[in-house]
Amino acid sequence: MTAFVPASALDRETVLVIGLGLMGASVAAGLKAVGFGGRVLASDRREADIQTGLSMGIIDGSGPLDELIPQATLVVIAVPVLAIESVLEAMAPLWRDDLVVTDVGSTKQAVRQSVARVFGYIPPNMILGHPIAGSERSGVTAAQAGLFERHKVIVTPEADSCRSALARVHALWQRLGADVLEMGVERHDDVLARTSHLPHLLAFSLVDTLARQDERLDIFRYAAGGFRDFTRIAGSDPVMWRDVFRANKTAVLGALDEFEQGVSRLRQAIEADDDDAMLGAFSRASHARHYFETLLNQASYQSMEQRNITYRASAGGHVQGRIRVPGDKSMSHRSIMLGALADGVTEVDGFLEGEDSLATLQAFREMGVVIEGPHDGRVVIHGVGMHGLQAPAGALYVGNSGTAMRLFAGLLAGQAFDTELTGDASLTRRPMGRVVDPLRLMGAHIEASEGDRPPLRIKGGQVLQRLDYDLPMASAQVKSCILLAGMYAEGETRVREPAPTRDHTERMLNGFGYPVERSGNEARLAGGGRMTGGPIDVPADISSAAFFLVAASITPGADLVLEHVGVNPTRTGVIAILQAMGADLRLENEREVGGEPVADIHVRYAPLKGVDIDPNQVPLAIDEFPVLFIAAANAEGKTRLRGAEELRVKESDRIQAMADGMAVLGIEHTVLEDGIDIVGGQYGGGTVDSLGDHRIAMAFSVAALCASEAITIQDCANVATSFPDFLSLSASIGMRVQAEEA
Ligand SMILES: O=C(O)C1=C[C@@H](OP(=O)(O)O)[C@@H](O)[C@H](O)C1
Ligand SMILES: C=C(OP(=O)(O)O)C(=O)O
Repeated sequence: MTAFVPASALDRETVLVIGLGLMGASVAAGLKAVGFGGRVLASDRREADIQTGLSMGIIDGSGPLDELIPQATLVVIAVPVLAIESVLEAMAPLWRDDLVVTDVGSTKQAVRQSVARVFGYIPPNMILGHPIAGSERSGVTAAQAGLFERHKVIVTPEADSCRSALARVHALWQRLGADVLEMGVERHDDVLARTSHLPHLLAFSLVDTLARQDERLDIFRYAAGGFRDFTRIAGSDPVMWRDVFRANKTAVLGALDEFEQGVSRLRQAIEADDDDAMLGAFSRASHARHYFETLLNQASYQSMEQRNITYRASAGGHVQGRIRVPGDKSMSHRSIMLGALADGVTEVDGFLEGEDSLATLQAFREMGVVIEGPHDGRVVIHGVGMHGLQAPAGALYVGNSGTAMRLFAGLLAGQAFDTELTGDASLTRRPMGRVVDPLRLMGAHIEASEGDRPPLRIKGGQVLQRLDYDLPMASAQVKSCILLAGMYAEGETRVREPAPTRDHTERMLNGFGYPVERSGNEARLAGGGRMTGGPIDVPADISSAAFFLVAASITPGADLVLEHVGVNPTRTGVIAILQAMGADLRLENEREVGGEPVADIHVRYAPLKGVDIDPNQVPLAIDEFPVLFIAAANAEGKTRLRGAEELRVKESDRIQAMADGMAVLGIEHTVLEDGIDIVGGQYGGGTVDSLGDHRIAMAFSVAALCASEAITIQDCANVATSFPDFLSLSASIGMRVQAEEA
């Protein structure tokens, strides 16, 4: 842990900036702009720059180093990397233990070597650093007071660095508005070689190459935005960059080798008119660039860094209008998986652009599948056939998605290459024995963590055998996992389920020409078949619609139409349960789209009554229970749920998570191992925890419609896994839920 330094302690420092170029002058200007109470001194070998700094009012004094250092408490060395050693030599006789010294050099191993050469070791009060901020302009007059604001500063402390010196360096950068992070010097140089030094090298090289050509004036005259965007950094300080490339030679040459290979692959693709190779590289790059953008904007998609979002749901509100909720999550996952393994092109409409299904899409890109989009729910998958996937470079990260991990396990068990499946903290707690056990029976080699939890390491090149299997629990994920592995197994695989579960895998396989037979509770398929891609229309997700079905059912005066909702009979438990409670739900405009039944659902307010939920409906409404509990809390009398122990192994223990929140609101209930009793009535507000579970977060948002006080719901970032537009759609029908980021 870095020692804590209160912001005001910085005001007691006398900061000495050595080198009044862009970086040093921006530190000085920034300190002045934020009202720093201490003194800012500067030294520079160009006296004119010192005079400019004084006249700009960004420094308070200057003089020879041997006069300045005894006055200083915090020194920022801001000279080019290769000049740092001579500055350190000049400082060495004046070095004190209570001085804190840092630098801003863009490479760190070379600076550490300089320090070691001068002192024979790394003094614990020397904390190397590098602000990832800059400008193509240079010199004191280019100083920008806000240069470091919202930028990252990397500090690279040693194991024996002085903790309070480190804390004072953190305090300096934080005061200038930067985010400070720590890493080792080697890692720093490697990361920077790829993300900063290589792009600068390419920009210098491109402009230099073009500028040498005779018709250069014309070329520059016609140069469009692409040239301008790509080459802006070629205007940077040549001396500084010469030093950077000298100092970080090895890492830069490594990055350049990788780049040359990439360019030569593209060259070959262009020469050979290889559209797939070009589209593959461009779509991967375009996707990665958008991903980078979301990181820059601190959006959460796949950032692996959990954002802290709180919902504030005001009490009351209306439910009126006509809306279409986003695409079905289960079908979106499967459309990518089957489309990737099919021959030919699969065009998907209505794809859910939520984090779970985007993680699946990204995983296939990492296995070499060219996927265009998503753009407004449209995705085009260039299938590679049953054996066309390629080994990914690293672990496949599937975020929060149980469906992805379990279906992938089946599909990857039959591949020729090894893979590793990882996920976020919630997924890492979920049981995988339910898929690992049957896959091992088929001959798969899978290692899991203790208690059969993720990550899963799957060995490729195994010969899989057919399986005849009675599912121990009603789970479409396990059924689908076995069927997907069965496509790679010898012989006919049969799976029997204890109760019907969603059958999207079976329907979509049949739709792609891979025969799956069904009789009674058994699904069967023979290994070794093939699929042909085709169009897929993903209807709106009934699991997302469920929040509004309940919202309208409990809000007096509500009248709402949910358009184009998937009403596959293995998914409509929520409709049956709400109707049994007395809800006014009507299916309109019923039709079949791409092998799946679809309807508009018209729902109006109607008083609800408590019921004993039919156990047969449980697997058919498995994801809808959190919001059905809210329906029960608004119904007259008691609602009893049994046989729902599966709810305890979802993104959270959904029985307990809902019970804890309902206790806060004052909703009477009794928790059982496999269910819950809920007594409807008036309830209040308060702060509840969604435990990072999207469906808990959305269920309590709906609860606020009938609460007497506002409900604050913590940890809601994961709503983006299944329902990215939840807040705007809720607002459009009159609900009053707002997000706040901590
Ligand atoms: O197959 C699927 O797409 C899903 C199956 C269900 O899980 P189980 O199979 O674990 O019941 C469901 O909860 C999940 O959201 C999606
Ligand atoms: C349980 C769910 O999803 P998964 O199992 O895919 O994480 C869900 O969306 O409610």
